[in-house]
Amino acid sequence: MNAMTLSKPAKIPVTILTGYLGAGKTTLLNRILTEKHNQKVAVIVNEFGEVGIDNQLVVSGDEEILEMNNGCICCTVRGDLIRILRTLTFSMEEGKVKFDRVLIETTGLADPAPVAQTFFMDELLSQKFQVDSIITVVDSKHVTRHLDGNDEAQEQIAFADVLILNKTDLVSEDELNKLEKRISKMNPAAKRIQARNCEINLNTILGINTFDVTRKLEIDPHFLEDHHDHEHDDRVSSVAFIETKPLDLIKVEQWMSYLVREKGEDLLRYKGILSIRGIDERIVFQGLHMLFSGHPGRKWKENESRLSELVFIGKNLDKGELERQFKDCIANDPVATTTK
Ligand SMILES: Nc1nc2c(ncn2[C@@H]2O[C@H](COP(=O)(O)OP(=O)(O)OP(=O)(O)O)[C@@H](O)[C@H]2O)c(=O)[nH]1
Repeated sequence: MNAMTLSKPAKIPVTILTGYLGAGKTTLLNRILTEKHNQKVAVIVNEFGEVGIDNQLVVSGDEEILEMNNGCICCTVRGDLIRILRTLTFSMEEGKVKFDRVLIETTGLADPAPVAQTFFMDELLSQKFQVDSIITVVDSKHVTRHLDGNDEAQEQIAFADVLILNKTDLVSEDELNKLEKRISKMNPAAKRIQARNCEINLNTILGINTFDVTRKLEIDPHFLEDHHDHEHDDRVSSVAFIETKPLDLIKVEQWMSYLVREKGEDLLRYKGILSIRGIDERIVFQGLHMLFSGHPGRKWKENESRLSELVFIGKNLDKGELERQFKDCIANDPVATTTK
């Protein structure tokens, strides 16, 4: 891809990256972090789940990557967000860190409005930062199912400045046209971009300064009031497991096939990094609804403890049952796991 140059405004631009579970936010984030654009990005990642998997899937460079895992950014951890941003500001002023732009990846269940609101309500932050745009990644395959009866997915689309209709490879042209129509009715002002694996020209999403408070107030007249009545669908929960003993690949595959077949509808998102007996690479495991994939990632490092970490986000999750099934995947013969 071509290198691009972006002019440097006085306030630090903030991009808020939203999109329902599994839509492709981390894919886009990695693109932003790997493509040359002469800007140093401070990234704040918020995950819904007790174990942070995303930070392990984000490409590492010399960027500041700050995690917020103890709740959803739009509810319980807004205080943390303010603290992180203030600390970043002070560190920058003391010359300890340097960054030109902030990017916040919210959880798939976050309402972006209160996140954007933070930059108007907090005096220091409003002096230092300016919301550049809210980018919402849309999973073209699953969004229809998420939109029906799901407030978060609707709010993310309604509040966006840019909508990336991602995963175009998984839908027909006809389905995509229908989706474009439905989404443009929900948010006619947003720019829409179709993409596969979030392959887009970054100039179309960064430094565009499209965030407009007046328009946000039209969508949500209470946008600038200091309260937040966002309620998450309380049928949706997350469970996370960590296991130090290596797992058996065949058992994991059998378990996943069973889950996809029997629980796929309710499994909104599941992902993890697995330690598999006899395999020297970390197995990166990703799924949403009936789609799941597992592939070898980087090799385990010599001094790294080999762990399997797995997060499920879904409706009606039975933690006890999932835990039993997970434990059943532990390899019988741990001796065969030692590295060569
Ligand atoms: N087929 C297809 N898969 C995609 C595309 N974009 C992303 N994916 C896959 O979709 C899965 C989810 O992508 P992520 O980028 O992790 O999505 P996310 O929105 O960050 O997910 P959460 O943080 O869990 O909400 C991964 O397995 C990606 O490889 C696409 O355009 N087409």
